[in-house]
Amino acid sequence: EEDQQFRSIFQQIAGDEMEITANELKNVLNSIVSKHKDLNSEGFSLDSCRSMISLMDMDGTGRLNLQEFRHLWNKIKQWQGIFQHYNSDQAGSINSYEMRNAVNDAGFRLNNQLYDIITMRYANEGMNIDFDSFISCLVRLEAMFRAFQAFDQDGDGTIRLSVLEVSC
Ligand SMILES: O=C(O)/C(S)=C/c1c[nH]c2cc(Br)ccc12
Repeated sequence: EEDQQFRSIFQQIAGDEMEITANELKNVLNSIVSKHKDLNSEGFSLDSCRSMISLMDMDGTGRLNLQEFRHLWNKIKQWQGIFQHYNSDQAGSINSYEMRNAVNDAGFRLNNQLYDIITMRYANEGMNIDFDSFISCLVRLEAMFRAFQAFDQDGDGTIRLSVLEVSC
């Protein structure tokens, strides 16, 4: 039953071509976020949505089919739960200290320097991280770690990259 519901939601977003473009993803994510008064967001950018698609796009179409969209949806739902855990005061954003714990809860183990870098990259003037920035950060972390693992064949935690292999 729940799957039918999900399939029909996907159908509404994707339309006849049964694939979701970055623009369609941006519109649906922003319509959901705008309904969540407990989530601060300036809205997902098209660039962030392109990153989400490239993270999930297994068949290289540049669009999301049903199972790719379901995988992304479940990720965002999981990450949203983590964000809400730290957004206890319902302020809609989390501070840099909470960001460190939230990134940890999402399964990423970073060093202090990296935590500082991602805080500077994603925090707003008040040094707080909005929901869309939080999701965008985790999408990029997931993509980076997945790319690293793809190169680290022997699993020794080090890789060699030629200039051509350094993807943007
Ligand atoms: O508040 C909730 O219980 C859920 S399940 C929220 C969400 C579940 N998926 C989401 C995606 C975006 Br974008 C924003 C909020 C959610």
